[in-house]
Amino acid sequence: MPNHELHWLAPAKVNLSLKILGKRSDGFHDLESLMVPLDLADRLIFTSSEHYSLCCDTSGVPVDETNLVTKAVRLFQDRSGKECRWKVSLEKEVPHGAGLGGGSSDAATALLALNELEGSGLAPDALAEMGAEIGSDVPFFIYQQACLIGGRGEIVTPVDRPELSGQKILLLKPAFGVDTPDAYNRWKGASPLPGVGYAPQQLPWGEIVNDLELPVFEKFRFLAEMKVWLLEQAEVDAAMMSGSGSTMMAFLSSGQAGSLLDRARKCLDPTLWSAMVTIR
Ligand SMILES: C[C@@](CO)(OP(=O)(O)O)[C@H](O)COP(=O)(O)OP(=O)(O)OC[C@H]1O[C@@H](n2ccc(N)nc2=O)[C@H](O)[C@@H]1O
Ligand SMILES: Nc1ncnc2c1ncn2[C@@H]1O[C@H](COP(=O)(O)OP(=O)(O)O)[C@@H](O)[C@H]1O
Repeated sequence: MPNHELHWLAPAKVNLSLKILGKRSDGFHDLESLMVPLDLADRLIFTSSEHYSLCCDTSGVPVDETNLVTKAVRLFQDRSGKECRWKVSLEKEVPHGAGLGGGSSDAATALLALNELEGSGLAPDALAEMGAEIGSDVPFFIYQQACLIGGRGEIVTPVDRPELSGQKILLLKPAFGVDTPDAYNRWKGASPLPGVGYAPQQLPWGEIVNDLELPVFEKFRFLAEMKVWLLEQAEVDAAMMSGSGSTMMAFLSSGQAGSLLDRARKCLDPTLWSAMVTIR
Protein backbone atom coordinates (compact mmCIF):
# COMPACT_ATOMS: atom_id res chain seq x y z
CA MET A 1 0.00 0.00 0.00
CA PRO A 2 1.48 3.44 -0.90
CA ASN A 3 2.44 5.53 2.11
CA HIS A 4 0.18 8.56 1.72
CA GLU A 5 0.99 11.89 3.32
CA LEU A 6 -1.99 13.57 4.97
CA HIS A 7 -1.69 17.33 5.38
CA TRP A 8 -3.37 19.35 8.13
CA LEU A 9 -3.18 23.11 8.61
CA ALA A 10 -2.84 24.60 12.10
CA PRO A 11 -3.87 28.28 11.89
CA ALA A 12 -2.41 31.06 14.03
CA LYS A 13 -4.68 33.35 16.07
CA VAL A 14 -4.77 36.89 17.33
CA ASN A 15 -6.64 38.24 20.33
CA LEU A 16 -8.67 41.22 19.09
CA SER A 17 -9.52 41.88 22.71
CA LEU A 18 -8.01 40.42 25.88
CA LYS A 19 -9.40 41.58 29.20
CA ILE A 20 -8.09 40.13 32.45
CA LEU A 21 -10.84 39.87 35.05
CA GLY A 22 -8.61 38.79 37.93
CA LYS A 23 -6.19 36.20 39.31
CA ARG A 24 -7.65 32.87 40.44
CA SER A 25 -6.67 30.70 43.37
CA ASP A 26 -5.14 28.12 40.97
CA GLY A 27 -2.67 30.74 39.67
CA PHE A 28 -4.41 31.24 36.31
CA HIS A 29 -6.24 34.44 35.32
CA ASP A 30 -9.89 34.68 34.31
CA LEU A 31 -10.18 36.18 30.85
CA GLU A 32 -12.66 37.71 28.47
CA SER A 33 -11.19 37.54 24.99
CA LEU A 34 -12.25 37.66 21.35
CA MET A 35 -10.00 35.34 19.37
CA VAL A 36 -9.91 34.89 15.60
CA PRO A 37 -8.01 32.43 13.37
CA LEU A 38 -5.70 33.68 10.61
CA ASP A 39 -4.72 32.39 7.19
CA LEU A 40 -1.14 32.09 8.52
CA ALA A 41 -0.71 28.44 9.51
CA ASP A 42 1.71 25.66 10.44
CA ARG A 43 1.44 22.37 8.57
CA LEU A 44 1.32 18.92 10.15
CA ILE A 45 2.05 16.05 7.76
CA PHE A 46 0.95 12.60 8.91
CA THR A 47 2.50 9.48 7.36
CA SER A 48 1.61 5.98 8.57
CA SER A 49 4.48 4.34 10.43
CA GLU A 50 5.38 1.56 12.89
CA HIS A 51 5.18 3.97 15.81
CA TYR A 52 4.72 7.68 16.63
CA SER A 53 7.57 10.09 15.92
CA LEU A 54 7.83 13.85 15.43
CA CYS A 55 10.23 15.84 13.31
CA CYS A 56 10.59 19.60 13.08
CA ASP A 57 13.65 21.50 11.97
CA THR A 58 12.72 24.95 13.32
CA SER A 59 15.27 26.05 15.92
CA GLY A 60 13.74 26.71 19.35
CA VAL A 61 10.92 24.20 18.81
CA PRO A 62 11.54 21.06 20.88
CA VAL A 63 10.95 17.62 19.33
CA ASP A 64 10.91 15.77 22.66
CA GLU A 65 7.96 15.05 24.98
CA THR A 66 7.54 18.80 25.67
CA ASN A 67 6.35 19.52 22.13
CA LEU A 68 2.65 20.30 22.29
CA VAL A 69 1.98 17.93 19.35
CA THR A 70 3.53 15.06 21.29
CA LYS A 71 1.54 16.05 24.40
CA ALA A 72 -1.64 15.90 22.29
CA VAL A 73 -0.71 12.50 20.84
CA ARG A 74 0.09 11.04 24.29
CA LEU A 75 -3.19 12.35 25.71
CA PHE A 76 -5.20 11.05 22.76
CA GLN A 77 -3.57 7.60 23.04
CA ASP A 78 -4.22 7.56 26.75
CA ARG A 79 -7.91 8.47 26.42
CA SER A 80 -8.77 6.42 23.32
CA GLY A 81 -6.65 3.38 24.16
CA LYS A 82 -5.47 3.44 20.52
CA GLU A 83 -1.79 3.44 19.63
CA CYS A 84 -1.01 6.21 17.18
CA ARG A 85 1.18 4.78 14.45
CA TRP A 86 1.98 8.02 12.67
CA LYS A 87 5.09 9.91 11.79
CA VAL A 88 4.31 13.62 12.12
CA SER A 89 6.39 16.26 10.30
CA LEU A 90 5.77 19.72 11.69
CA GLU A 91 6.46 22.59 9.28
CA LYS A 92 6.42 25.85 11.22
CA GLU A 93 5.27 29.06 9.56
CA VAL A 94 3.97 30.67 12.77
CA PRO A 95 6.77 32.18 14.87
CA HIS A 96 6.91 30.91 18.46
CA GLY A 97 6.82 32.97 21.64
CA ALA A 98 4.83 35.40 19.51
CA GLY A 99 1.34 35.54 21.03
CA LEU A 100 0.05 33.84 17.88
CA GLY A 101 -0.75 30.48 19.53
CA GLY A 102 1.30 28.38 17.10
CA GLY A 103 2.13 25.56 19.54
CA SER A 104 -1.43 25.45 20.90
CA SER A 105 -2.84 25.28 17.38
CA ASP A 106 -0.44 22.44 16.49
CA ALA A 107 -1.73 20.50 19.53
CA ALA A 108 -5.40 21.10 18.66
CA THR A 109 -4.76 20.13 15.04
CA ALA A 110 -3.09 16.89 16.17
CA LEU A 111 -6.23 16.09 18.21
CA LEU A 112 -8.52 16.91 15.25
CA ALA A 113 -6.38 14.81 12.90
CA LEU A 114 -6.15 11.78 15.20
CA ASN A 115 -9.89 11.92 15.89
CA GLU A 116 -10.50 11.61 12.16
CA LEU A 117 -7.65 9.26 11.23
CA GLU A 118 -8.41 6.85 14.08
CA GLY A 119 -12.17 7.10 13.49
CA SER A 120 -12.84 8.02 17.11
CA GLY A 121 -15.84 10.23 16.38
CA LEU A 122 -15.31 12.55 19.34
CA ALA A 123 -17.43 15.72 19.27
CA PRO A 124 -15.68 19.14 19.23
CA ASP A 125 -16.63 19.77 22.87
CA ALA A 126 -14.92 16.53 23.95
CA LEU A 127 -11.80 17.39 21.95
CA ALA A 128 -11.79 20.92 23.42
CA GLU A 129 -12.01 19.47 26.93
CA MET A 130 -9.02 17.26 26.15
CA GLY A 131 -7.21 20.27 24.66
CA ALA A 132 -7.67 22.29 27.87
CA GLU A 133 -5.49 19.70 29.64
CA ILE A 134 -2.64 20.60 27.27
CA GLY A 135 -2.93 24.41 27.46
CA SER A 136 -5.41 27.25 27.98
CA ASP A 137 -5.35 28.35 24.32
CA VAL A 138 -5.85 24.86 22.84
CA PRO A 139 -9.71 24.61 23.06
CA PHE A 140 -10.15 27.67 20.80
CA PHE A 141 -8.18 25.96 18.03
CA ILE A 142 -10.60 23.01 17.98
CA TYR A 143 -13.27 25.39 16.62
CA GLN A 144 -11.01 27.47 14.31
CA GLN A 145 -13.51 30.34 14.00
CA ALA A 146 -14.15 33.65 15.80
CA CYS A 147 -14.85 32.79 19.46
CA LEU A 148 -15.44 34.53 22.76
CA ILE A 149 -13.17 33.04 25.40
CA GLY A 150 -13.87 32.83 29.11
CA GLY A 151 -12.41 31.19 32.20
CA ARG A 152 -8.67 30.60 31.74
CA GLY A 153 -9.36 29.85 28.05
CA GLU A 154 -11.43 26.68 28.33
CA ILE A 155 -14.85 28.35 27.95
CA VAL A 156 -15.15 28.81 24.20
CA THR A 157 -18.24 30.25 22.52
CA PRO A 158 -18.18 30.42 18.73
CA VAL A 159 -19.65 33.73 17.53
CA ASP A 160 -21.04 34.77 14.17
CA ARG A 161 -18.94 37.79 13.13
CA PRO A 162 -18.91 37.76 9.30
CA GLU A 163 -17.61 41.36 9.25
CA LEU A 164 -14.32 40.16 10.77
CA SER A 165 -13.42 37.55 8.18
CA GLY A 166 -11.39 38.96 5.33
CA GLN A 167 -9.99 41.83 7.46
CA LYS A 168 -6.27 42.27 6.87
CA ILE A 169 -3.70 42.79 9.64
CA LEU A 170 0.00 43.53 9.29
CA LEU A 171 1.94 41.49 11.88
CA LEU A 172 5.34 42.71 13.02
CA LYS A 173 7.54 40.78 15.43
CA PRO A 174 11.02 41.48 16.78
CA ALA A 175 13.47 38.59 17.13
CA PHE A 176 12.81 38.18 20.87
CA GLY A 177 9.76 36.38 22.25
CA VAL A 178 7.78 36.94 25.46
CA ASP A 179 7.35 34.36 28.22
CA THR A 180 3.56 34.00 28.80
CA PRO A 181 3.67 33.02 32.55
CA ASP A 182 5.96 35.99 33.24
CA ALA A 183 3.57 38.39 31.47
CA TYR A 184 0.62 37.18 33.57
CA ASN A 185 2.68 37.16 36.80
CA ARG A 186 3.59 40.82 36.41
CA TRP A 187 0.10 42.00 35.32
CA LYS A 188 -1.16 43.01 38.78
CA GLY A 189 1.67 45.34 39.84
CA ALA A 190 2.35 46.78 36.38
CA SER A 191 2.30 50.55 35.71
CA PRO A 192 1.64 52.37 32.44
CA LEU A 193 4.59 53.96 30.65
CA PRO A 194 4.19 57.70 30.00
CA GLY A 195 3.24 58.58 26.42
CA VAL A 196 1.91 55.11 25.57
CA GLY A 197 -1.81 54.56 24.91
CA TYR A 198 -3.36 51.45 26.43
CA ALA A 199 -7.03 52.45 26.09
CA PRO A 200 -9.44 50.56 23.81
CA GLN A 201 -9.22 51.63 20.15
CA GLN A 202 -12.25 51.79 17.88
CA LEU A 203 -12.28 50.18 14.46
CA PRO A 204 -15.25 50.08 12.05
CA TRP A 205 -16.05 46.52 13.20
CA GLY A 206 -15.50 46.99 16.93
CA GLU A 207 -13.12 47.72 19.78
CA ILE A 208 -9.64 46.31 20.35
CA VAL A 209 -7.87 46.23 23.74
CA ASN A 210 -5.18 44.09 25.41
CA ASP A 211 -4.61 44.17 29.20
CA LEU A 212 -1.31 42.29 28.82
CA GLU A 213 0.30 45.32 27.13
CA LEU A 214 0.75 46.88 30.58
CA PRO A 215 3.15 44.27 32.06
CA VAL A 216 4.79 43.38 28.73
CA PHE A 217 5.57 46.99 27.67
CA GLU A 218 6.98 47.70 31.15
CA LYS A 219 9.58 44.94 30.61
CA PHE A 220 10.06 45.27 26.84
CA ARG A 221 10.12 49.04 26.18
CA PHE A 222 10.86 48.36 22.52
CA LEU A 223 7.32 46.96 22.06
CA ALA A 224 5.84 50.16 23.52
CA GLU A 225 8.04 52.19 21.15
CA MET A 226 6.82 50.05 18.26
CA LYS A 227 3.18 50.73 19.12
CA VAL A 228 3.77 54.49 19.48
CA TRP A 229 5.68 54.60 16.17
CA LEU A 230 3.01 52.60 14.33
CA LEU A 231 0.23 54.89 15.58
CA GLU A 232 2.17 57.90 14.21
CA GLN A 233 2.09 56.48 10.67
CA ALA A 234 -0.63 57.93 8.44
CA GLU A 235 -1.79 54.56 7.05
CA VAL A 236 -2.22 52.95 10.50
CA ASP A 237 -5.72 53.15 12.02
CA ALA A 238 -4.87 51.17 15.15
CA ALA A 239 -2.00 49.13 16.60
CA MET A 240 -1.96 46.61 19.42
CA MET A 241 0.00 43.62 20.73
CA SER A 242 -1.50 40.14 20.25
CA GLY A 243 -1.86 37.98 23.39
CA SER A 244 1.28 38.05 25.51
CA GLY A 245 3.37 39.29 22.55
CA SER A 246 5.83 39.89 21.09
CA THR A 247 3.81 40.28 17.87
CA MET A 248 2.38 43.73 17.20
CA MET A 249 -0.67 44.08 14.95
CA ALA A 250 -1.17 47.09 12.67
CA PHE A 251 -4.67 47.71 11.29
CA LEU A 252 -4.29 49.64 8.03
CA SER A 253 -6.80 52.04 6.50
CA SER A 254 -6.21 50.73 2.96
CA GLY A 255 -5.52 47.12 3.92
CA GLN A 256 -2.19 47.57 2.06
CA ALA A 257 1.19 47.79 3.78
CA GLY A 258 2.80 49.86 0.99
CA SER A 259 6.17 51.14 2.23
CA LEU A 260 5.26 50.77 5.93
CA LEU A 261 7.32 47.62 6.47
CA ASP A 262 10.43 49.16 4.86
CA ARG A 263 10.07 52.22 7.09
CA ALA A 264 9.47 50.05 10.18
CA ARG A 265 12.65 48.06 9.45
CA LYS A 266 14.58 51.31 8.91
CA CYS A 267 13.25 53.18 11.95
CA LEU A 268 12.64 50.36 14.44
CA ASP A 269 14.55 47.16 13.75
CA PRO A 270 16.05 45.82 10.50
CA THR A 271 15.42 42.21 11.61
CA LEU A 272 11.63 42.53 12.14
CA TRP A 273 9.66 39.44 11.03
CA SER A 274 6.49 40.45 9.26
CA ALA A 275 3.43 38.98 7.53
CA MET A 276 0.29 40.48 6.02
CA VAL A 277 -2.44 38.15 7.22
CA THR A 278 -6.18 37.81 6.76
CA ILE A 279 -8.74 36.85 9.40
CA ARG A 280 -10.38 33.57 8.30
C1 LIG B 1 -1.89 34.96 26.53
C2 LIG B 1 -2.70 34.01 25.68
C3 LIG B 1 -3.91 34.76 25.14
O1 LIG B 1 -4.61 34.00 24.20
O2 LIG B 1 -2.02 33.48 24.56
P1 LIG B 1 -0.48 33.63 24.01
O3 LIG B 1 -0.17 35.07 23.94
O4 LIG B 1 0.42 32.91 24.97
O5 LIG B 1 -0.49 33.00 22.65
C4 LIG B 1 -3.17 32.80 26.52
O6 LIG B 1 -3.93 33.21 27.63
C5 LIG B 1 -2.04 31.90 26.99
O7 LIG B 1 -2.48 30.60 26.87
P2 LIG B 1 -1.43 29.36 26.91
O8 LIG B 1 -0.15 29.78 26.29
O9 LIG B 1 -2.13 28.17 26.36
O10 LIG B 1 -1.22 29.23 28.46
P3 LIG B 1 -0.95 27.92 29.37
O11 LIG B 1 0.13 27.10 28.72
O12 LIG B 1 -2.24 27.27 29.73
O13 LIG B 1 -0.40 28.61 30.69
C6 LIG B 1 0.92 29.11 30.80
C7 LIG B 1 0.96 30.00 32.02
O14 LIG B 1 0.34 31.26 31.69
C8 LIG B 1 -0.41 31.75 32.81
N1 LIG B 1 -1.84 31.85 32.43
C9 LIG B 1 -2.31 31.32 31.28
C10 LIG B 1 -3.64 31.47 30.93
C11 LIG B 1 -4.48 32.18 31.81
N2 LIG B 1 -5.78 32.36 31.52
N3 LIG B 1 -4.00 32.70 32.96
C12 LIG B 1 -2.68 32.56 33.27
O15 LIG B 1 -2.26 33.06 34.32
C13 LIG B 1 -0.18 30.76 33.94
O16 LIG B 1 0.92 31.23 34.68
C14 LIG B 1 0.20 29.48 33.23
O17 LIG B 1 1.02 28.64 34.02
N1 LIG C 1 4.51 22.65 18.42
C1 LIG C 1 5.15 23.71 18.96
N2 LIG C 1 5.35 24.82 18.23
C2 LIG C 1 5.97 25.90 18.77
N3 LIG C 1 6.47 25.94 20.01
C3 LIG C 1 6.31 24.85 20.79
C4 LIG C 1 5.64 23.70 20.29
N4 LIG C 1 5.59 22.80 21.29
C5 LIG C 1 6.21 23.36 22.35
N5 LIG C 1 6.66 24.59 22.06
C6 LIG C 1 7.33 25.51 23.02
O1 LIG C 1 6.34 26.46 23.43
C7 LIG C 1 6.86 27.80 23.39
C8 LIG C 1 5.70 28.79 23.06
O2 LIG C 1 5.28 28.56 21.74
P1 LIG C 1 3.90 29.05 21.13
O3 LIG C 1 2.78 28.27 21.69
O4 LIG C 1 4.02 29.05 19.65
O5 LIG C 1 3.89 30.56 21.59
P2 LIG C 1 2.79 31.57 22.09
O6 LIG C 1 2.74 31.47 23.61
O7 LIG C 1 3.36 32.83 21.64
O8 LIG C 1 1.49 31.29 21.46
C9 LIG C 1 7.99 27.75 22.35
O9 LIG C 1 8.98 28.69 22.63
C10 LIG C 1 8.49 26.32 22.43
O10 LIG C 1 9.57 26.21 23.32
